[in-house]
Amino acid sequence: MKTTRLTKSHIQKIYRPANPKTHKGTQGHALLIGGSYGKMGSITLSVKAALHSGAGLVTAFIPECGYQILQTVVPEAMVITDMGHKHLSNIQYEIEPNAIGIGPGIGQEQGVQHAFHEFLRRVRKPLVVDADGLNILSQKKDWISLLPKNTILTPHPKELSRLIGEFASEEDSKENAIRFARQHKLILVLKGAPTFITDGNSLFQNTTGNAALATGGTGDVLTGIITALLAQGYEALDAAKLGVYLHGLTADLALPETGTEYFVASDVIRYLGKAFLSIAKSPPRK
Ligand SMILES: NC(=O)C1=CN([C@@H]2O[C@H](COP(=O)(O)OP(=O)(O)OC[C@H]3O[C@@H](n4cnc5c(N)ncnc54)[C@H](OP(=O)(O)O)[C@@H]3O)[C@@H](O)[C@H]2O)[C@@H](O)CC1
Ligand SMILES: Nc1ncnc2c1ncn2[C@@H]1O[C@H](COP(=O)(O)OP(=O)(O)O)[C@@H](O)[C@H]1O
Ligand SMILES: [Mg+2]
Repeated sequence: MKTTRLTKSHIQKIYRPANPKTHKGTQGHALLIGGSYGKMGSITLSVKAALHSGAGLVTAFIPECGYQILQTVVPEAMVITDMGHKHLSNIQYEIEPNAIGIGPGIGQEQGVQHAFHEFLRRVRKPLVVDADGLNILSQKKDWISLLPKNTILTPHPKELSRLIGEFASEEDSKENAIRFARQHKLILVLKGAPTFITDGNSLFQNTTGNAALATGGTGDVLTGIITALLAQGYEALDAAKLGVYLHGLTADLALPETGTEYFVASDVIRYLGKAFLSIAKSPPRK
């Protein structure tokens, strides 16, 4: 399949600057579901990234033990807690988000698997599935058919091999991932260096990013960015392309200032503003 490189001009055709008359109610409501005892950092990073990617409202759905952490670290986010103390057990909420991201830090316990299954049976919104959400799907392959059309999956190479199996070469793995996306009508973000994106009919290669991103939590940040873009109304394939490009661009912009070693996942969020500004064709309108 022909590979299209995601250049700046390709991305600039996708990016839509905010309308000056917009308000938080029209900027999209992103719901991020994740976390567990000892892994609240993952979903906290996703939530923070969604807020810094233009979502008007962001809600976190987390296990009870994360309540104070989230409300303290990210006061801009709203929080709904699960009845489960250390892990998710029953994903129920009254809000109507425009997009949902699920998976960072949730673990794969029996109770979490059950809650995830019930969630998938009901969900009808634009969706991103990452991390342990992908690992659970790898164990329960028949749940893949419950994913809404154009759901975005964001596996790293190990998560991908759990999902579609091991192959002799990266090329074979990519070909099979493309087939998987086509068969299940999903968008796959094949994270790596570089990251590829496919909807099963076309394949895109990202052109941003560097080794500074090889640090825990940068994938959790990507989930928050893409979910926020979906919540703002970007089509799934466009949200994946724009999110992956901006995510990599933060590391490219940071590199001369931070170097590789110093850079952590929070720095992706810190440089998101500069990344958005550098793809804008003109300064933000008043
Ligand atoms: N602060 C927090 O709360 C954080 C919480 N987190 C949460 O932890 C949970 C587990 O997620 P996880 O990704 O750490 O574990 P897992 O799926 O076993 O994969 C690890 C193995 O995969 C491989 N591998 C990865 N990338 C690769 C690459 N580019 N290229 C090649 N191989 C690659 C590599 O395997 P190896 O090469 O060592 O065999 C590596 O050892 C999940 O819920 C997540 O959200 C994290 O987000 C961190 C911050
Ligand atoms: N050497 C690298 N060059 C470019 N991007 C990288 C490199 N290493 C990691 N990344 C990116 O960092 C992110 C890591 O995601 P992931 O493995 O899910 O991290 P975590 O689960 O710790 O949040 C992916 O977007 C991946 O493409
Ligand atoms: Mg990850």
